[in-house]
Formats: sequence, structure tokens, C-alpha cells
Amino acid sequence: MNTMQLRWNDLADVKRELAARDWFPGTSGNLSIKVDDASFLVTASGKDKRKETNEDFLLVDAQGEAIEGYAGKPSAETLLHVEVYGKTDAGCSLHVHTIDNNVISELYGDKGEVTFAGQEIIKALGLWEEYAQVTVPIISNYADIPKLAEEFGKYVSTDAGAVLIRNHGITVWGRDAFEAKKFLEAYEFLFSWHIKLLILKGR
Ligand SMILES: CSCCC(=O)C(=O)COP(=O)(O)O
Ligand SMILES: [Zn+2]
Repeated sequence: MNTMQLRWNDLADVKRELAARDWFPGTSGNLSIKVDDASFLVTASGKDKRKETNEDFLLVDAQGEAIEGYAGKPSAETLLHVEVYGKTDAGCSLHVHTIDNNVISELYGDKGEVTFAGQEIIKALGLWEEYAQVTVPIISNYADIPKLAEEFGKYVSTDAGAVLIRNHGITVWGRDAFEAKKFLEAYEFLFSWHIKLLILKGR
């Protein structure tokens, strides 16, 4: 198998696992994986990402322009994935809309960030010290995608990270598909945990 086929299979695996979690409501969400310095695979726009077809992904260049030979259109949010690969050595970027990430983004949107501390799952984000804390930036949901990508790009500097888009969703990236998915699951765990605690405490 060549690199392209290997990466295609990696992305298909992640897509299947996120679909099993029901993290692609209403055709939302987009995923990408780096193939080489000049190209990455990204999900086709507007499709039900729970479905598996031979046309789920398209190859695009480093600027997000479709490379000939693939059906459909690249994700409308491809420019955010361009920011990740252009600014870091990340290998995979995942974007999902969940109720939990939307609730957290609205609760803390005015603050521009949300911080979690004292939770064991933070170790999954690579932070192993006691009472480690993690902060996720929250940006406005600009309808203009180049503007959204520009704002998003201000928070993209390390090979692994996450940004919440207010009342929209989260984009998480990591060195490879395994790491990006691990981070995404850890962030969604934190969001769900935090919301449940707030409800139980009546705040
Ligand atoms: C139907 S949700 C609106 C678009 C969006 O935010 C999304 O994640 C999916 O867009 P795509 O073009 O990648 O299908
Ligand atoms: Zn989206």
C-alpha cells in the first residue's frame, strides 16, 4: 500500500469511529489527514459523514485547492485545515459539532476561552503534572470562511491543539490520526463532565 492509501484508510477509520459516537449530526463535521508537505486528504463537503463511500475524501493542495481526479467538493471549512498544516507539523485535523462543545462555547464565549483543571483525563492531552490545567480558546463563528480561518490561525502554533468556534464546533489537531482522536475524545469528555457538574450543582 502506498502512503496515499495508508492515509486514506487512517482517515476512514477515524471517520467511522467518530460516526459511531454520533458526532456528525446534520452533515456537520470535517476531517483531514496530511499525505505529504504538498497535499492532504479532506472530507467531501455536504455529505453525511456517517455514510461510507469511495468518494468520502478528496486530495487538496497545501492551499486547500482540489487536485484533479476526485469527485465532489472539498469541505467548506478546508481553509481551517490549511491553517493547521501550514503552521505546524500536525498530521491530522478533526472538526465536529456536538451539543456539549456548543454549550461550552456559548457559556464561555464572552471570556474567549475556557479552562479545565483537576481532571485525570487531562493526562490524555499530554499534561501529566498534578492539578494540570488546559485552556481552549473560543473564537467567533464568522460566516466568511477566510475570516474564520484567519482568526482560527491565530491559535494554531503547536503540533497539537484545539479551538472552539462559538455555537459551531471544535477543531482539534495532532501529530497523527490516533493523537488527534485521543485529544478530541478528551476534550469532549471535559465538556460533558463540566456541563453535568454545573447542572448537578445548580449553577
Ligand atoms: C451542516 S453544518 C454547516 C457546515 C459545517 O459547519 C460543517 O462542519 C460541514 O461542512 P462541510 O462543507 O465540511 O460538509
Ligand atoms: Zn463545522
